[in-house]
Amino acid sequence: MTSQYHETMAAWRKNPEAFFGDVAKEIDWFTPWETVFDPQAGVYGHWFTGATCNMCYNALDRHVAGDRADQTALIYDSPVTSTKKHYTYREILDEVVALAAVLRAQGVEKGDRVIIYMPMVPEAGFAMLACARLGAIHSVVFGGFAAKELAARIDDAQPKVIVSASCGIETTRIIDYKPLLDQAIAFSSAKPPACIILQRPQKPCSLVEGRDIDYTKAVGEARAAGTQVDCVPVHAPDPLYILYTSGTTGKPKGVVHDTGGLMVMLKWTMWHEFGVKPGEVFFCSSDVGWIVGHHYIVYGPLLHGATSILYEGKPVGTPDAGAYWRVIAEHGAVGLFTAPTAFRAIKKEDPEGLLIKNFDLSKFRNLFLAGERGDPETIKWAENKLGVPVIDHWWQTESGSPISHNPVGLGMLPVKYGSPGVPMPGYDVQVVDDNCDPVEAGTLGNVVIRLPLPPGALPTLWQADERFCEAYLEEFPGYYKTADAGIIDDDGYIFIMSRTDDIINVAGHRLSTGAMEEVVAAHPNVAECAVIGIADPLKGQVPLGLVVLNSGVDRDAAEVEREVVQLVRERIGAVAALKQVIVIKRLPKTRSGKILRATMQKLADHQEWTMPATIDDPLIMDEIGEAMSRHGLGEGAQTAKG
Ligand SMILES: CCC(=O)SCCNC(=O)CCNC(=O)[C@H](O)C(C)(C)COP(=O)(O)OP(=O)(O)OC[C@H]1O[C@@H](n2cnc3c(N)ncnc32)[C@H](O)[C@@H]1OP(=O)(O)O
Repeated sequence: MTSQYHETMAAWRKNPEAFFGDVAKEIDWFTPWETVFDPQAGVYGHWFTGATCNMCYNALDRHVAGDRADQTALIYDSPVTSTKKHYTYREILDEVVALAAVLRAQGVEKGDRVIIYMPMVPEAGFAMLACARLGAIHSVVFGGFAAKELAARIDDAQPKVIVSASCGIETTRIIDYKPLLDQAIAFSSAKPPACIILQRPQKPCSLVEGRDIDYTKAVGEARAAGTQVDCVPVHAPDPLYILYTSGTTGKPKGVVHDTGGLMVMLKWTMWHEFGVKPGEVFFCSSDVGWIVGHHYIVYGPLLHGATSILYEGKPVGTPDAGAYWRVIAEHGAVGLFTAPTAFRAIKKEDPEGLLIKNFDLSKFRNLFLAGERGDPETIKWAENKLGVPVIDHWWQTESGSPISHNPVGLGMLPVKYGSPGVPMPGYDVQVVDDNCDPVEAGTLGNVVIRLPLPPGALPTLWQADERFCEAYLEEFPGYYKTADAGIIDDDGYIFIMSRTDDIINVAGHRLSTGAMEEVVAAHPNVAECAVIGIADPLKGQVPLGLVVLNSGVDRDAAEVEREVVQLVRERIGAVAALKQVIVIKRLPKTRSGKILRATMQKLADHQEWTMPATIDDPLIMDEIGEAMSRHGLGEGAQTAKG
């Protein structure tokens, strides 16, 4: 099949408003838009101004009113609880209406915030849809975050209700969610009046009298009472949700996504980019707490009338490295969307891919990888073992949809290993130097996107227009700063090489080393510290902490190192994956006091490095090299190359 990519891009470039106005016909609107894009609205403009709509209506009601009421909408597959359950569109609608009634009884109305802090259970998706039905704004918080992180999100979002669960299950380990929730509420200054708690049989929890409501009981009662809750019309630019992502400080950024533009973009991507037809089964193995889970477990497949798989398990260990193949075969998935880390974990356990042969993958057409750079070795291994196209694509929590892709629905373009493909309609991607001047093809620079961003991308940060401008719009006037450095080649393929800020990518999780440093510095024995991202064969990158102790502290270094690791786990959560901390004598700095993080990272990663001319004392690099060697890092990298 020849690709329609170039024609599609030409149509978009010729008239972006006509292009997206046409795409928007796939959505049912309560009232039509007055303007496809209004550059005067919001910070840099709003899409589909004047239109009213509802996400839940488009994801559920219209399919039930049409011919999909009895089609399976969601398959919950949980090897960790030995549960498999199919939900039809009608069944989900019933559940969502009842849950919306429960939320409304707690005073949740249009524009109110609801935090969802849940493991990978269908109720997490139902809660998102129930909020959408009411026009309330949800904010899902990933379960791997600790109480302090949850508290920061509660304080920022000021939710009327929190929907949570008694526990989650990480392979074989039970994670008590409820004590974390209680602690977070104790830490936060905004006290939500009500919490709706799903009691899981694996470990029920105690409920706080007068605040906590049993999810199952309340939803059951609302259903028995037959309480009807109609979809509340919202304006297309009204926020559907807030999703917090790491900022360069400990305060996370509340990325807002609107309602109308997002529906338009997600519906379009399901076929044109992911090649999924309505009625087919799609498996996105991310967590609902990430944007990938929001969009390709919940909203995208349901908007499209497809069947989505919500998988509570891991690529390995539940029970083995054949877990994904079992899910694909059993439910007839046509596509899998996962992170390269998952494939590296599978490859490590089953290097020959022998387990793949145990399953009938005849319906499986494409593997999609995102969340971190897809390394060519992993991509080639997957191609070779699975015999299907392996499509790396690049996007961000902020963009909401793939910025670059190899659009299977439009027809595959040739693959270039190491590149996450070509820009998608709506994204005018450029590479510029630090003065915002375009660089030549093939030259490394700052990857930026010419404004406006397409429908579905963030219009701002939650109640923080100024922070939004400062973080994304000010450095390169007229462009959105992706904070990624990369190259565009002569054929228009994008290559993403690194971040330009202190964000690192650990197993597809975006983490701020600055935020980790704030926690490490809080240890009473630590005088100063640096956290850097170093290469890891499984997770892509992992954080490494380097700490200098207060003078006079003569404690066992290993003991302090263990305490610092534990502190980060307690304050940020297991997701931070900070497992190695090294006590050193001094941090290398420039004469103006800037810590030389990049030089230490190169040393740890055995890369060539140059002694910075401005370093205040070159001997410090020898000390660091020796300390790293003692911890099994950076051997042989102690001599400066230059
Ligand atoms: C394109 C736009 C974007 O980038 S959106 C972000 C996309 N990223 C993703 O979808 C994430 C992809 N990664 C994954 O799904 C996982 O990392 C995979 C590959 C499955 C590996 O999982 P796992 O073995 O648990 O490693 P990990 O590094 O994720 O976990 C670190 C520690 O955190 C824990 N954890 C994980 N999830 C939870 C959770 N929901 N609740 C509580 N704890 C959680 C893990 O158990 C692990 O703990 P520990 O350190 O082993 O004790």
